Amino acid sequence: MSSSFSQELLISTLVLLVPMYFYFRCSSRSKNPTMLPTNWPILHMLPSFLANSHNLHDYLSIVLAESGHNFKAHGPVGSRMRLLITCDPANVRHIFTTNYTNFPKGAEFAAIFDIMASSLFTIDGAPSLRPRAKIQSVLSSPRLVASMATCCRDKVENGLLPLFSHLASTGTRFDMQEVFSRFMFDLAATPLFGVDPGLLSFSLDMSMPPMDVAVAMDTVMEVGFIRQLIPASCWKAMRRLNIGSERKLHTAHTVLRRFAAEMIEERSKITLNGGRCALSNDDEHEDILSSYINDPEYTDNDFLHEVLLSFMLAGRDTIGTTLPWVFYNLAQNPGIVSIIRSQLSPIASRKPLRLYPSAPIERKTVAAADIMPSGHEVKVGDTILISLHSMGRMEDLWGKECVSYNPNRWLSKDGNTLRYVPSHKFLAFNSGSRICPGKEIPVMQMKTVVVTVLWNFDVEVVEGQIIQPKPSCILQMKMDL
Ligand code: HEM
Repeated sequence: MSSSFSQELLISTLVLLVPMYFYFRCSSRSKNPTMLPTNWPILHMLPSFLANSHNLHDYLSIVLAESGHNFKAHGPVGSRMRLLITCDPANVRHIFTTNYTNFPKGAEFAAIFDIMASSLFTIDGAPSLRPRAKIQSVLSSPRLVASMATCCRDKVENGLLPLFSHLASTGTRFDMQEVFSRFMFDLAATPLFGVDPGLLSFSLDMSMPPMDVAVAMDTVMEVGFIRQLIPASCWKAMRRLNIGSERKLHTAHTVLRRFAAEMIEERSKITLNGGRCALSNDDEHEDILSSYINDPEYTDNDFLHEVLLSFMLAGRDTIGTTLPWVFYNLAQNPGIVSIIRSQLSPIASRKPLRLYPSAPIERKTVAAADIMPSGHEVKVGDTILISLHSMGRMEDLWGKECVSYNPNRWLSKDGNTLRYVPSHKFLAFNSGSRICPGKEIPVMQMKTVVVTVLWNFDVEVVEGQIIQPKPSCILQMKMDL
């Protein structure tokens, strides 16, 4: 065993066991009257964050409201965890636009999401320019966008509506998050690979295909969340030992790589046999994979897998996470449902992203020391966590009704136009030069789903349920009945 590994092991043991012991022993005696994390000697604020990790997004909203939108946190001595947690629009504009090059995602982010380490999601600066231009050109192809719209309508009509009709006619309660995970899995994979995995198909006894790949994608996001919460030395030691969450992640990576390889193979069989791609009815293949396979820069298989998986995560996780929250909000606001039914308003589908942004936290590092507009100093190597979830819930940004779902807040006074809200205040699709290049696609897909479902069904939340976000890098819904 190398000395650096022994050191990692020692730190991980210290970090996982000792803080919990001290936290629970001392928290009852704590004189800290606020919700702000207690700053313990040696372990600093880690115990508070670990103890609130099951509900971290809400916890951060409380901490940021109490501390005036910015909070400096420290991990255990020697862990090099120095964080500025913020939801301050002025800081966000500084990080994403004004001084953008000073705040890369950083090497640690690429390590945390190692399954897509070389994809656009984890790289910055000059190396990101070509991949971004490539994605932008792929996603702006009118043929692709048109076939994605057709594919979405088809999946809603022949997949989602029959499923909901069956569930409604049998009075079956169901897990909205699971249904939309399946739906979006098919809808993301079809334009990507030209093959429909058929996860939404069902038989009359309600058996549905296994979801192991979708579950593996969830694992990447859940373990990514844990990796951000604990010192890097700790999860790296666990990875070497292949224990706990790291063992689960290792299995998930295997499932995902196998899936990408199978889909590529499936796609080539279709091409070889002169078959038609599931995305379009003509012989010209419009799927995203074809445009990468034919590009000499993507001949390395591992690299291609990373790119494809990052596309799956971009397409499935974001919308699959947002839709259950949309219906959750609508089920509790019948007045808004009536307005949508009478006007088929597009606003409802996009705006829940203020309260429930599918990517609730953005992470940046500091390349050179800087002073933020809020006056906070940041040093080289510091991490900045931008809490989008908190930003949508700050009273001084959104008014007294900040936690209410009220799509009318986005309308101008006469109700005829959408009010302008800058992206550094409504960050759901990111801001500045790295704004989501696919953002028109989810808006189109979500409008199709919301309008069609509301036109055909009444949606109700099962009484007595506790509905919360899962502790993960994406804001999936967790239901406890
Ligand atoms: C509700 C739906 C969506 C939301 C809320 C969303 C939001 C975001 C956010 C916040 C980022 C920045 C991530 C980061 O830098 O850490 C991003 C990037 C990206 N999104 Fe989306 N997205 C959505 C749907 C989609 C879809 C459907 C696609 C593709 C078909 C897509 C493609 C991308 C790509 C390629 C990037 C990387 C851009 C870059 O790093 O330069 N997104 N998205």
